[in-house]
Amino acid sequence: MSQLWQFALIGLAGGGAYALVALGVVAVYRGSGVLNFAQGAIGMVGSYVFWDLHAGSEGGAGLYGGTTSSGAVASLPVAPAMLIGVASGAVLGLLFYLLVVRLLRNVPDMAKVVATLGLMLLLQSAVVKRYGTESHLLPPLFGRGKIKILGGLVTYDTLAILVVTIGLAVGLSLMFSRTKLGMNATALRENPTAASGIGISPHPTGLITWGVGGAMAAFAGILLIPVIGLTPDALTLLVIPAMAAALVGRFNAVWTTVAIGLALGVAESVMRRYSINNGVISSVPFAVIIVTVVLGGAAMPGRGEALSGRLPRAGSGRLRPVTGLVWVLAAVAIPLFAAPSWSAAMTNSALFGLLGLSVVVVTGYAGQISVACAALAGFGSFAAARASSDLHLPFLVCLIVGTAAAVLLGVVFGAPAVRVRGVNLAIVTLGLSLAVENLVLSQPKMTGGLDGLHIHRPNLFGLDLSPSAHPDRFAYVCIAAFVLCGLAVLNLRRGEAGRRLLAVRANERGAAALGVSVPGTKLGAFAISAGIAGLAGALSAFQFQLADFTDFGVFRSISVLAFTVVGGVGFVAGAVFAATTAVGGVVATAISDLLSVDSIDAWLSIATGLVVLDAMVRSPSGIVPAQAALKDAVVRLVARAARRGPAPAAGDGGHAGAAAATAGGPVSFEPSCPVPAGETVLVARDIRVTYGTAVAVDGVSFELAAGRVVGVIGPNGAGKTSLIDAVTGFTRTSGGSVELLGRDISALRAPARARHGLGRTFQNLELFDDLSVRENVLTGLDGRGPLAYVRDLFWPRRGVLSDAAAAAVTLLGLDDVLDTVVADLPQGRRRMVAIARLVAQRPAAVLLDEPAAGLNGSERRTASELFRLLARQSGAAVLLVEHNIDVVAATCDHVVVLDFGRVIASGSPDEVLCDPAVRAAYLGKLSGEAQGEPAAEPEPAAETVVEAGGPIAPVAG
Ligand SMILES: Nc1ncnc2c1ncn2[C@@H]1O[C@H](COP(=O)(O)OP(=O)(O)OP(=O)(O)O)[C@@H](O)[C@H]1O
Repeated sequence: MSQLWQFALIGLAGGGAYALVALGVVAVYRGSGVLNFAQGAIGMVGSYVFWDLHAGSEGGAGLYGGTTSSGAVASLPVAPAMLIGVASGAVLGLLFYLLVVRLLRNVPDMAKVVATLGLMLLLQSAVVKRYGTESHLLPPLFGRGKIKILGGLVTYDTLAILVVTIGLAVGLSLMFSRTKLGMNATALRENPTAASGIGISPHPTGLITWGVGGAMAAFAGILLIPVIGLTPDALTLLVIPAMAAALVGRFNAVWTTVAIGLALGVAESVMRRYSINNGVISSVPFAVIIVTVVLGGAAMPGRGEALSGRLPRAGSGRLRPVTGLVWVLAAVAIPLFAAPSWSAAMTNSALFGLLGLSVVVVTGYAGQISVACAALAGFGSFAAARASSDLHLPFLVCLIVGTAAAVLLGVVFGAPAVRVRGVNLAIVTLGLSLAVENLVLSQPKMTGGLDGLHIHRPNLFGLDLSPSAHPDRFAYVCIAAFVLCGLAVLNLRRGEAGRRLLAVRANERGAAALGVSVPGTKLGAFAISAGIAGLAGALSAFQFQLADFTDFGVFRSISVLAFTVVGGVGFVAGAVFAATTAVGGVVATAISDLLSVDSIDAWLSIATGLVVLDAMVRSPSGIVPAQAALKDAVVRLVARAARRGPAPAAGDGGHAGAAAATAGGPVSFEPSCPVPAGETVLVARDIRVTYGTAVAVDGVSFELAAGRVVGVIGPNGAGKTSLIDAVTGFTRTSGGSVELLGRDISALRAPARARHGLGRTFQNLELFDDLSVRENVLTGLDGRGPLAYVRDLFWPRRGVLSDAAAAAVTLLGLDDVLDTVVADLPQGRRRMVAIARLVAQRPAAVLLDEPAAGLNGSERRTASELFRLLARQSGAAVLLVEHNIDVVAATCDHVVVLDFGRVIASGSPDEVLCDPAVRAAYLGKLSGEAQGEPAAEPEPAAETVVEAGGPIAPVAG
């Protein structure tokens, strides 16, 4: 027991350092909204500065490099060296804020993450270049003294770490809760627009927290040197346990973060006491991350929750044959005509490009920031190597085994990871990378120990492909794999699965409302991405006769992600760009040949970091889309000059289509409800929704019949949206049931309810902004089966608008903007897109949440007519939540009035709107508005007023 206690106390040193780095992560996140993956790397630089000043000069000219009068090399004492080391961490943090983060305010979250990953790469490779990778150990910094706690001994160094950690935790808590600076930071995080509106500048807090964060990281790193030694990798990767601790504290709770950091250190030390395998011990942070994600992640973001922020652009998936041909010819010609070293360069580039393609699928198309591609490739490589070495399986079969193994690993770890999104996923995959490395790739038992795994010479149909004997042939195999996978990824984008991926990436709630399984879609992306990475790994297993698994570390994953994002992560061309930049790839070989130097890989890594930072500041969506945008702008300019007149803005014109069609045009909605008009389609009984102790919906029941429109009205906060959310499965109910076409669907999740025929729109539309109108509507029509992820790779189902969808598009006046990206449309037309997407789904019951909000008078009349047509012609049962009384009166057969979550009246529009209780609860407010109080919504064309005791009458505006 006493030994266990002693190990626990020893663990406090490492735990304190984790807590310190994690506190820095929390401070920076709370102060600037950026998750700093370079926190460990900044600490590492501060530690090397300290070491160099204090001890490094022993071996020659260090940073200090002083000599005594006798000629012996002198070094700075601990205190001043530590001060300078900590200050250098602070300066690095400040510089990074001023030069990069400050300029990244309006870029996609992904660009911010990639920028900090770029900094991590830059610092790590610069330190490796300057100091090498060997480990340095120092004696305790604060002497060898110890104090006794409950019979166990604690070193002065450990004590110093604990005192500093607790002191800084107190300081940070006070700063964020008591100072103006801290309150400003909270205001900026919770509502940046409002905070900027009242003149709060983000820069003082950002600058201070980045400076403090850098200092804390450096301090942690320095204090850890006597405990774990000084190496570039170990200190840089301190960020993983730190992220685990900060994740549990939701990047906010200072004391939870400290407690988890300490607990991680103690747990690792106690596990050492029991001689548990080192790989298992270093995977503890990953286990913490996974458990946190499983327990704390939500399968779907809540209402109004920021989704993914702005996203990098995604390509259309169309192949430009001439460009493609030029690239392929160049790739084929190089091994044929250039020196043999170029065959190896092409192999390296093709394998790196394959990893880039895997990033395009998971990050570019599905919007999930993943830094696990190299780990997945490593696992594929391991499986293929064992298949060759142990089972003597043929080359092609080994490739299949490697690919399948990576898919399996991707799916197993993707399953919990689908519950998180955006930057949190970067943490999960970072942890996964380290776990695969520790548990598999660096375990001698797995990788054959000193003997290694002997790989058989690859051959295909009797043709020797061995890279040592025929480097050109092996290069061709890798190039062919890259080209085929590139074509498959393009196919995927153009097909049903691609639309599904982009829909989920753009708006998870919108996708779920169309019946798309959000976790299933992310898992599909993980599986495809893992398969491509696994193929790259399996191919690389055959590069050498003895399998080598040293090249699948987390820094490789980061380089791949960084360069693919720099190229354009939503484009296959982004992966082509990444391919050229591989270590030992074509650019590196070209420069080496040109400068006649052996290897420029170290410099290339440093350049990688710099290029990434520069690219994130200048073109966060990537070089390829930036060039395409430039080209489009030039083409538009030339076209405009040729026409000598202004080009019509996207979305103008054509809007009369809806009005014309509703005025008796030739098109109509197709029947979508399987039961005859008047029969019950949906029954909601005793629906109850609570948020904590607040009751938003309190036992509401209603029925919807085919072909009829039921209106739900009520003042703001009455519970209307909560009711729709509850019926459609978007919020958890605390009571009640929902029946659709006679089937109880209460236990089903939102996408399953949608697939059973329950359609809805949202107040804020939840459109897929970076898809075109056509693609938005097609997503409503597409199948939902998992087969699409395989079929579309080879044979993309591009999709055509069904007759019903085409009719809806015409009816809603969207024909002229079918291929316009939805983000470029004005609000009124965006509302029409939401309705077209819904109609394309052919639902039996439709729940419309304030569909006329933001429309002008004539648009509202058109919308009102549309809702009636929708009910009459498609036969759907419609529920309409609406604030605008004119729309309700003109559209609804029956009206239900809610107040404080309860039904206070129901009946025909005339009955309900004259009901005194309704007037008191809701309409009285309109009357008040008419008398001078501010109205919730301005009425440009006609106002609805309620006169005491009289009927409702629209008056001219
Ligand atoms: N996620 C949530 N957490 C806590 N309270 C919530 C949440 N969502 C809604 N509420 C509360 O529940 C009540 C009902 O809100 P709801 O948005 O459903 O009303 P509403 O009638 O749709 O309002 P509006 O007309 O303004 O859209 C309100 O008091 C609201 O503040």
